[in-house]
Amino acid sequence: MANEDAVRATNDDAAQCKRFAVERGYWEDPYISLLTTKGQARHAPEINRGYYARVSAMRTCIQRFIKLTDCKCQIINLGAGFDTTYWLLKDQQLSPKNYVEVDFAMVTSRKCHQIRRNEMLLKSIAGEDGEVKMSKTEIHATDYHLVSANLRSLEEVKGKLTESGIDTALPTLFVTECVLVYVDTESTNKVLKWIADSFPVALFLNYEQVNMTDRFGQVMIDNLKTRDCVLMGVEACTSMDSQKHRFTSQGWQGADGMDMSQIYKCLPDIHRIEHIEFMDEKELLDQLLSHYCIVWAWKDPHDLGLCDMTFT
Ligand SMILES: C[S@@+](CC[C@H](N)C(=O)[O-])C[C@H]1O[C@@H](n2cnc3c(N)ncnc32)[C@H](O)[C@@H]1O
Repeated sequence: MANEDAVRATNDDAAQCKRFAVERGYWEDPYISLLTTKGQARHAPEINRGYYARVSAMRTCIQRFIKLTDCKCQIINLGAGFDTTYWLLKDQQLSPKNYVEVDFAMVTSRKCHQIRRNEMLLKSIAGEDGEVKMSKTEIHATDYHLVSANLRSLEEVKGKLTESGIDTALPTLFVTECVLVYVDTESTNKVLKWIADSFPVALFLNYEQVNMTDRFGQVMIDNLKTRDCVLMGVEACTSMDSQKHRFTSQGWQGADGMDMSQIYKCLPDIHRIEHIEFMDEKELLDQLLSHYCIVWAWKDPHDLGLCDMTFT
């Protein structure tokens, strides 16, 4: 139980870091401050730049998928935490037909609470027909569903996705951002295999740790352990090969990826964000970026181009 509490708390860390970087001007997100309270901590420039790279690269991939499918698609974010992508896509008129967010009930209940009390968040969800069904931990609206499930139980996940009106015939994007590393490999494999077996056209975007067998990786594992947070899925984060293999071994057509130090160099807005704050620890940023990656895996029988990813 202590581990689950600690895993859930990683959402607060991520949301606070994102809010801080947004307030410093790294990227725009009018919604993150509606879902979090203002934290006390100041974050170092390398952390802010790392989060900028993470958010910017993930946004690029998600928007690309939606454009490739002409919005005739659905998005399922597993371990979504306080992610704000649904609202940002609405503002850009890039909404998929259906958007589902899954997390532990203790996280979804807090998100439900914030959505309920914020007109700006609620308005987008309600849409034109205004129909929104809300319980303490879940929301079901026309094109938005926030549901509670433990990713370690495939049956629970399947049930909640069915309740959310998922259509397996639609091109589907699955997103996991810093999530699978907290889930044991066996449970993750079951989820990945079920998706590969059930969704004929699918893209999976996974942002998380890589190159975790060196000293830096060990320090990260030890630090988290002191906070009772065990990285149960770290085995797949050994290398880029192990990250890709976990998809291809579970029936995906192909998988590719880049570590964040490669992706960082391709991002279009780097010149601007490097002028926001002075940073003298350049090696620290390089080290940090080389321990995270984005891996994408696809099932693309009609050659939509799901395998080609560019970050520029
Ligand atoms: C580091 S946070 C990332 C949140 C969000 N994806 C982001 O990047 O801002 C990890 C999230 O995964 C969720 N999570 C981890 N293990 C999970 C599980 N077994 N079932 C459901 N959610 C899980 C946590 O509750 C948390 O919200």
